Amino acid sequence: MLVLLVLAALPLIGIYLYNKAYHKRFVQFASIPQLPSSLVWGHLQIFDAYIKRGPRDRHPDLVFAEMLETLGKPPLMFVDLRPVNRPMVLVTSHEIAEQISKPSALFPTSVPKANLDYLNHVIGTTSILSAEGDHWKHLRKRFNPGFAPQHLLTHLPAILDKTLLFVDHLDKLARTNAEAPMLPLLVNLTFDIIGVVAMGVDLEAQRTEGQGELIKLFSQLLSCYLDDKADYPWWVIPNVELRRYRLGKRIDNIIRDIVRQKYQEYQRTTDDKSRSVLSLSFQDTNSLSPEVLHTTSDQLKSFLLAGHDTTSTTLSWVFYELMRTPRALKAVRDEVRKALGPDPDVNVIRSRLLIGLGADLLNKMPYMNAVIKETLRMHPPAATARTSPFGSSLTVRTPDGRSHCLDGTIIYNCESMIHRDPAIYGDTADHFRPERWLGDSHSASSKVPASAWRPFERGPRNCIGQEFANIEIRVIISLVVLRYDFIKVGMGELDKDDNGQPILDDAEQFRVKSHIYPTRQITIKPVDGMRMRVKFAASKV
Ligand code: HEM
Repeated sequence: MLVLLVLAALPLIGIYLYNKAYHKRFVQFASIPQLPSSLVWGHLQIFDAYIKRGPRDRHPDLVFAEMLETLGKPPLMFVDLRPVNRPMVLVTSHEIAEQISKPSALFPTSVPKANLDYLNHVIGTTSILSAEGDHWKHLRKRFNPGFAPQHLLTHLPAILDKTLLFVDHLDKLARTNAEAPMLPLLVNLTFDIIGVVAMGVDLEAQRTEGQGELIKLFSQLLSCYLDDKADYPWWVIPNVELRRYRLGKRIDNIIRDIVRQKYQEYQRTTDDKSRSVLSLSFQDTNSLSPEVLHTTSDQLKSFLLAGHDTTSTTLSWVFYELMRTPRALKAVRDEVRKALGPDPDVNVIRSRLLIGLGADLLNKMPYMNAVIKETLRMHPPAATARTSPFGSSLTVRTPDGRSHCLDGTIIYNCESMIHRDPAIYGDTADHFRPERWLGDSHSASSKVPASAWRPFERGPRNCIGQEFANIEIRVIISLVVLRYDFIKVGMGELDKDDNGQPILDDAEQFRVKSHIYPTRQITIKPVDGMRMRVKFAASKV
């Protein structure tokens, strides 16, 4: 009897499951533009087919861009990655991105972050990067004073000292004419700087021999996130996950030792306390309880990651774009000479910046600012992924006035596409044009809505370190731009005419033999680590 009942129920169960799957695949998000989906695979197969159309290691943003092109570039695109991941909604319109990042009655600190558990071995479980609600508010309030504009210039000596070590490395490369990827050198430089800013510790990342243990372990750990399976669940990549766990544990132990030692120093100091991330973490604590030790260690790891990763990538693209754009290189050099003097000697520039005029001098370089802004527009190294819990009824409105419910999806504000929207940036959207950011209130830049440039994201969860990054990048450019010429080798190498001269294209940039593309390494990085040759600039020789 029972067997008969079960047999009778089977078709009903089958019909129920089919209807459920059909609804999820073809009905639930049908209002959002998307490529054809399949009942079994959703968009997994078609996504894979698009990946295969180009270099497999190109960043998913490039693959999404090609998919969007097929759909006629709508402001939203639905990509159903179930069962491998949650379904995703890609946002390419700045107006919709703004609806996600701004506070609302439904989400007072903006739409919650997507799950970052896969990064727990790097940033810990209580990180400011992944925290939500009151825990996040408490952390942000605690660290904000460390990033107040008046305070940031106190870091100038540390930035300058560490940049001089970087210059030593570049001098060696220039003397030997060796090629090297710039990114690892810039990673070491920015890691050294954030070590001082966050913890008041010299991490010795730039030592050629006997590099600091922490950066060695950090690099090894980050290299466990290099492929497209970076955020798969642990049971899909158990060996990688075990390696991440072991390295993460060793890093955590070192950081905890630093926290213990610094806590003792902190208690002994009676005068003005520093505003490093570490000192701010100790404020109002009576003892170094296991909980304080745990959260402090997590925040330090988070700042070490966020404070070096995107800044170094941005600098590598600045070197590249300046190399390709002779008018921009000339304008930046003229500006630096005017503000800091014609001597490319780094010690002279250092003294000029240190004699109390740092802020003034840096602010006198609007073209350099425009170069940085344009580099971040063309090559945004990060983005934000959010998620709206099931049943929360998060609805966004598209420019055509239609509403879409995004519950249960990962919402990805895709800066690389928002920043190249021709509706905002016109027919030069794909060209490097720092000039677009210069000029008075009637100029083109004033017509770009603030929300259409968002490399640091916007709203309450925007980047706490953005002003610091800006100062750091400006100082580093000031120290190296007169001294060296950077020459790309391999991908992105300049094309030459019969006389061996580079050729200008219509956008007034030098033509390249092949384009260098970005890849995914937690954030977005140039695929070859920005391989370059460094030469002393003519003015230096
Ligand atoms: C060019 C350099 C940088 C870029 C493009 C950048 C970009 C971003 C972006 C897009 C976010 C939002 C991430 C998300 O929503 O998941 C973010 C958050 C954050 N960034 Fe940056 N960042 C840069 C430099 C820095 C630096 C130098 C620091 C530290 C000194 C820093 C610390 C942080 C922190 C702690 C957060 C989390 C803020 C919060 O949720 O309250 N960043 N950054």
